[in-house]
Amino acid sequence: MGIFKKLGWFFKQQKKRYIAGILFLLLVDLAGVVPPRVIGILADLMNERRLTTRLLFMWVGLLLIAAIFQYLSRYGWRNMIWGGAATLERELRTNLFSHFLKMDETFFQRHRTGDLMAHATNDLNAIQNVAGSGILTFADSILTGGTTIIAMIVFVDWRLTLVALIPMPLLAISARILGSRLHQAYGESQAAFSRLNDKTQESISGIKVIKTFGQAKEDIDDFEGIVDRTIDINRKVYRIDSLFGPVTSMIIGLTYAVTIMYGGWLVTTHMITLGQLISFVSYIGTLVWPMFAIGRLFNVIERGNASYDRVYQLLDEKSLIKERSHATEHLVAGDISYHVAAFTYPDDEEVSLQNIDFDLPAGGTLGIVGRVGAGKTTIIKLLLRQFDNYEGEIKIGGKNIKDYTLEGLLSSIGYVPQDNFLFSTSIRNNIRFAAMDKTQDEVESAARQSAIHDDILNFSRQYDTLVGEKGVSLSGGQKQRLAISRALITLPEILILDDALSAVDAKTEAAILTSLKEDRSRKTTIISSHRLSGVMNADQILVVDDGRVVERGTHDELLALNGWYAEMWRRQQLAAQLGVGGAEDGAK
Ligand SMILES: Nc1ncnc2c1ncn2[C@@H]1O[C@H](COP(=O)(O)OP(=O)(O)OP(=O)(O)O)[C@@H](O)[C@H]1O
Repeated sequence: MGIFKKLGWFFKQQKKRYIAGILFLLLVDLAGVVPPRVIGILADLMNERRLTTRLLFMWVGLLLIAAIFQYLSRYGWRNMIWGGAATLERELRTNLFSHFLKMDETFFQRHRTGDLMAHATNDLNAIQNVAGSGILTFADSILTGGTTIIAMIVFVDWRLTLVALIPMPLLAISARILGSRLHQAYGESQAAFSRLNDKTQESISGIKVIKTFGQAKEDIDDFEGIVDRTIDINRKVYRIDSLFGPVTSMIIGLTYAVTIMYGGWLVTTHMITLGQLISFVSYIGTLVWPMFAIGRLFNVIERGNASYDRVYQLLDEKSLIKERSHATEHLVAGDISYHVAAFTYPDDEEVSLQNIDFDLPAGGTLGIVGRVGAGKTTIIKLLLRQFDNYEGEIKIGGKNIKDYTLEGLLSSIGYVPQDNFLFSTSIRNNIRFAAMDKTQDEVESAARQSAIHDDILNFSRQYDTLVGEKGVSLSGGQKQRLAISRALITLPEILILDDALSAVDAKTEAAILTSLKEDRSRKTTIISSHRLSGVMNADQILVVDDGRVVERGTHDELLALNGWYAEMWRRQQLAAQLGVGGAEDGAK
């Protein structure tokens, strides 16, 4: 029953709704004791040959009224209790989803996507079941059980009631034993479902790679193995679950047997009438539901409890990024002062960044270059506050970035990552993803700046063209340019292109960079790139190696330095002249 306590905050919040629901349930149950009694009375009247047409109509009329009353009250409780469950589901789903959005990168490294999906679907359903069928079963088994037992005592005989109830504790005991076994099996089933989810997601995402490498059969075998194991575990759940029915039926059968024997004796000794025995047997029929319900209740509660603990374990996880209480919302200017003495990734031992220092005035452009794994993206991640655990200070607009709200900081930065993601919606909505109120003119202007407008006009539905699984397939370069327009449309104070032009040809890259220079003259830009032509016009270029700045200066200064940059520039120029697309490889 711990889950009811855990959900106490919700029941308190929805007190009126649940009280009304339970009152309606009570009305249903009160109306429910009428038919068995009426049938008993009619049986006695028939037995004694006293049944007149008037009496028949009167009793049948009462049956009809009881039925209408039950119908209306049922409508009432369903509305109240299921409505409450839906509210809980909505609240938990929203909490969980906004929690996911707040969490940092390490959270998503710790939890697999399949697990998170299982929590957001199965676990929330199991908790919602507690607030719906759990509460219903709990209240109804007490109310139906209580009203029926009272009716048995008042309308029939207290001794017969007592005897008929003897097998009841057996039910509670069996429900308890089966319930705890089910709890354990259900935990295993959840874990198996998560593994299946992970595997499905991985196989679908990697389907092209799987096919290209001819690994389809191996993947299907692997998938089938996981499906078989999941089915085995679920069979175990169903085996235990399906024991509830037969056990309950056996106990009910026992109750009938005891009733007929002892009740028959009471009738023959004239302690009760035949009609009363008929009513009694009918009341036992009414008790069947609460008996089953208790079995089901344990089931729902065990599942809900396990799911609640799992979901709250997730919700209790704190993001490494903490907002300060006095954090300001708005960023006024895009000048950056970046001084990081050292940064190590959480759970990592090696220092990833050391002594990274630069000052970039608003309107300036910074280029970051270096070999693969040098630390370019890591420098950017700290600027985006994906990690806070570094030694040093990063300021934007003269203020420590930790003194802005995350939302305030990030909404002023347009970030285009290496691997961008497009949503399954129209090109227009993908571009104005962060600002749905932008007009068609603004969308087009962003698309022109990133040199994708003409490509879009070539699609049959132009800006209405769908992208993603159900839409057109875009080339890598088109995807990158679309992602750049998405960042540009918000007119960010700071634009960060993290190797975001790698799939775009040199000529288009030059066109984009020129238009950025013209249109964003007073705004700050950071470009990380393998292709040095992408940063050659920057006001300042950092060459990073092994997490440190090894060279710095303008393009001309770096060429004069004759170090890594100059060597790489010569190689990339040569490759370009030879028409080899190996510029990127050269940098590696
Ligand atoms: N989440 C992480 N946890 C631990 N180490 C990480 C994490 N992300 C990156 N690293 C490590 O930090 C170092 C720098 O990586 P980073 O992605 O910043 O390099 P990069 O210069 O951007 O490389 P690329 O050109 O391939 O994008 C690498 O050694 C990488 O393995």
